[in-house]
Amino acid sequence: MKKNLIAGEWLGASDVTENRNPSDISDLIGLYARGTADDVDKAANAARAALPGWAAVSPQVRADLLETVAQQLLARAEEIGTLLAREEGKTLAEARGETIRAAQIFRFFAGEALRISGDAVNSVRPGISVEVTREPVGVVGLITPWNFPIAIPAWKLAPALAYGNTVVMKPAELTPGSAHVLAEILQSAGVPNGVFNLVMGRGSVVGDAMVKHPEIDAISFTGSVPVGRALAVEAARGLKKVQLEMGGKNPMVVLDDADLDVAVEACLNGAFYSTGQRCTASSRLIVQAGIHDAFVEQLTAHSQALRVGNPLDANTQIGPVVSEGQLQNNLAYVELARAEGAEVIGGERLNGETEGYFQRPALFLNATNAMRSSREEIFGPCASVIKVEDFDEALTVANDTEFGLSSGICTTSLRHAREFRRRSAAGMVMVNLPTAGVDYHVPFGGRKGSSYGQREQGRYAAEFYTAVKTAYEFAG
Ligand SMILES: NC(=O)C1=CN([C@@H]2O[C@H](COP(=O)(O)OP(=O)(O)OC[C@H]3O[C@@H](n4cnc5c(N)ncnc54)[C@H](OP(=O)(O)O)[C@@H]3O)[C@@H](O)[C@H]2O)C=CC1
Ligand SMILES: O=C(O)CCC(=O)C(=O)O
Repeated sequence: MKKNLIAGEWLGASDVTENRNPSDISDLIGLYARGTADDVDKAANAARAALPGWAAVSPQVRADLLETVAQQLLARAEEIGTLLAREEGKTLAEARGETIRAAQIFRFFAGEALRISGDAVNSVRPGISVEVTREPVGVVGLITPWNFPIAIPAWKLAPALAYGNTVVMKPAELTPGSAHVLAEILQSAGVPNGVFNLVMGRGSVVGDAMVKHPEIDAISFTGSVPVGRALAVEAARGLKKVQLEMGGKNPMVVLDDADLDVAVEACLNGAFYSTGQRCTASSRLIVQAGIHDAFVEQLTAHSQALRVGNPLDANTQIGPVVSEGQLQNNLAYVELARAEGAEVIGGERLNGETEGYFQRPALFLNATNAMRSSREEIFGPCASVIKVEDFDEALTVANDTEFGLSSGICTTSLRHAREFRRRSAAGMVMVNLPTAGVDYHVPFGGRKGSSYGQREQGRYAAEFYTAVKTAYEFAG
């Protein structure tokens, strides 16, 4: 059994989760401890006890730890990437890339640990100096999803540790393996006991206990909208600081003046890579009438030719859906889109060489933005194609959503690109690029129903992971 890491000790559990490969369910990756509310209690108390020491340590110590983690991730990228592809289902190339991205995030925050700074300000009163500094928030709880099982833990954990916080982390039950390796790496890199605690287990048990625990000061969550909303309400009862990254229904606008090849490639990547299991996926393709038919013809041909299969096979472009439950969800949306009047291309369940959760990429042609299949996040390899007359209509449709994470436009018009960047109601805007696939050193997050609280990643992460103190001193 792979154990939880609590107060520097590996602790087993009476119950376990079977971590199985979604492209071959006979492949049991391992048994992982299923923690309890009692484990959360021990972890939170250990994190509380470790906080003063970690907050006070030289930033060089924190920087060195994060740099060591980065180096170990890089050295083991092939092995960890293979585990990640086995447990989550993205292709080996994507999984390796995600591991390297996690390493880069640790390296970035190793640097940030040394750059924590404040302000010295003249008081409006004579003889008084004012200093504004940043301190750790305290004990932070990190609740992470299955779709980026090492990058998302990394982009929460690295800033948390860099800024002097201590951590209780709960990865998704579907993909505990990558987070467990990260815990092993932190342990071998010398993280002090209690500074980092891993409690694997069910969200409704472990996650819930974290949100309610009085010793946890802040919660950073990535996952679904219903869980995120409920969690924020509960956390508010305890006056915890909260950061939520949730869903998207991200629009990609294709204008008549777009380079057709660029547009098809951006939409193919944005909608279907990583099996569409990205909150930044391009799930609404909003296409101007003049280019619509040529675009649809090419995107249909390319998307239906994507090779779906085992992610460890170098020829595979699209891996499996993560679970039977997620696949059933996707298939139900395919049927819904058909019932709503869209022309459905692909989307059926596929048989692989092994028993798994394979699905052909789906296009919902002649869709409207009013359809439920165009409004609700599916989180699978499905994209609606919505025809519009002009730029203004495209922009209106793009912004007509309860979400606001990422958006994109394919155009060769500088004016339209600039106008879209300015008026898009999204946290991240892409021009001639897929809506998914972001840099690791700049802010990540959205608006409206997609995100809540401060931005993640880059130096903006300091806003969530630090508390500001204003100190006044009378020099006499
Ligand atoms: N924005 C994004 O990046 C993601 C969005 N999603 C969306 O969510 C849908 C469902 O995916 P799913 O993985 O079930 O998402 P969830 O929101 O259920 O899971 C995200 C994390 O929250 C945990 N969790 C679940 N319930 C609670 C709770 N009551 N209190 C505290 N933590 C909890 C989960 O634990 P556990 O899973 O271990 O029970 C997991 O670690 C997807 O179809 C997609 O639409 C999903 C993943 C990522
Ligand atoms: O698009 C990306 O690079 C990140 C996507 C992401 O964070 C998510 O899907 O949760």
